[in-house]
Amino acid sequence: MAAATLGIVEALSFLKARSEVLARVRAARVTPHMEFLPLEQATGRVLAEPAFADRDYPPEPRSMRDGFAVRAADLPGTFTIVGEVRAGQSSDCRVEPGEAVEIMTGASVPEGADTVVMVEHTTVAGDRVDVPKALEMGANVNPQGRDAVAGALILRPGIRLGYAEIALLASIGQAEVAVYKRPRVAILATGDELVEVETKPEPHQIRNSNTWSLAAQVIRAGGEAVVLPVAPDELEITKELIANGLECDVLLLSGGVSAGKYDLVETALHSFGAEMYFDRVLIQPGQPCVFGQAQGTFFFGLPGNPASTMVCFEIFARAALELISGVVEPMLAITGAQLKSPFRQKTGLTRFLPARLDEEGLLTPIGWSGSGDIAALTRANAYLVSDPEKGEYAAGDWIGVMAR
Ligand SMILES: Nc1nc2c(c(=O)[nH]1)N[C@H]1C(S)=C(S)[C@@H](COP(=O)(O)OP(=O)(O)OC[C@H]3O[C@@H](n4cnc5c(N)ncnc54)[C@H](O)[C@@H]3O)O[C@H]1N2
Ligand code: MOO
Repeated sequence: MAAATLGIVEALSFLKARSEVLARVRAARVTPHMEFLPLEQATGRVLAEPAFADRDYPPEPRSMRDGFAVRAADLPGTFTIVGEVRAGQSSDCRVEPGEAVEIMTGASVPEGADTVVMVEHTTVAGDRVDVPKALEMGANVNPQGRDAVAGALILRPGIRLGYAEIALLASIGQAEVAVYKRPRVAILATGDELVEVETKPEPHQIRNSNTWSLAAQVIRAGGEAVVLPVAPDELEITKELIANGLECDVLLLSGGVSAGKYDLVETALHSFGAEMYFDRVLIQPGQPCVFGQAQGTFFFGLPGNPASTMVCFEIFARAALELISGVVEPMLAITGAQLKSPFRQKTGLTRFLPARLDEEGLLTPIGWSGSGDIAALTRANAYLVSDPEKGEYAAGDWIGVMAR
């Protein structure tokens, strides 16, 4: 059903539509329930409680290089080597004027010393070491508490746990982590032409693939996919399935949102008192994308063409899902790359087209037959993201790129 029929706002630019999603979901957001997981199972989950430094980091001044610990005031000069300290060894030696202690990377700097000279910048002869150049006091030493002081907040809730966050949690001794529970995301594919994956389709039928791509995208975004049976183009059954879907944290529908006579998704949603925030975005693929809320659950009516479903999920639905998962700042990473070949488009829409980013970092659009061409997408490792106002790009021009 077209926007005009529903009296909905004019089509939004891609960025405005995304801002609308972020603003609406943020405004309605409640803190998700949490659960505790062993650290090794927490990757990709969203931190639910703040993490604090359990002691100073580093707990003692640490050498950042293999070399000799000395007093900067004595440099340059020749020093007597009075001992050695290795990482993992507690040092009981003291560095007096004119003395040096041989030190390894990661070892605590002995008392009295304030600077480390890299071994490459010294000449050793017996128990003497010569350092020909001066150094600033503190060079090659990471002072106590520089990374974090005991009690400092080092991770805020709402951050997704990647490898750096996992390392930080490990370093502060958190073998168990409080994370938010995953949101449940209902997936409802619609259309009389659809059969399930196990079924051999008749010539007028196709297998339902959108449920599968969406389930994969939901899982990758940190949600739990709740797959509903395919809804035929029949209003009552569609309504029943939508009612089930609205019990989840987010409802994703695919198909039935364009202008077709049997495109009844929006009609079915209205029977639940749905509020529609947009139902057309200036993008391709995915122009007839719908976003709204019914009975307290946000839903997306994703256009049925497979690439449209995938792109709309990535740029709109993922942000909503992440906010509902407790992520504070959902990110959409669109960067730039130079085109390997020219690219032309009709202006007016931001295009998200299958493309390949090669080893030299150059981007080549991949030919496709349209937004039903799933095979083309599998040959792509990125989406080209065009400027809607620019009709022609030459080879070497910069263009947007989003990883697939
Ligand atoms: N007169 C107009 N026709 C169309 C318009 C329009 O504005 N005016 N928009 C076009 C665009 S753009 C898109 S995208 C599609 C979106 O249509 P729907 O969301 O209504 O989707 P369907 O008509 O149900 O299906 C479109 C296409 O995708 C295939 N499909 C649907 N569901 C699945 C699934 N679960 N797995 C795999 N493939 C699926 C379906 O068979 C159709 O080929 O509308 C254009 N038309
Ligand atoms: O938005 Mo549609 O994707 O161009 O087929």
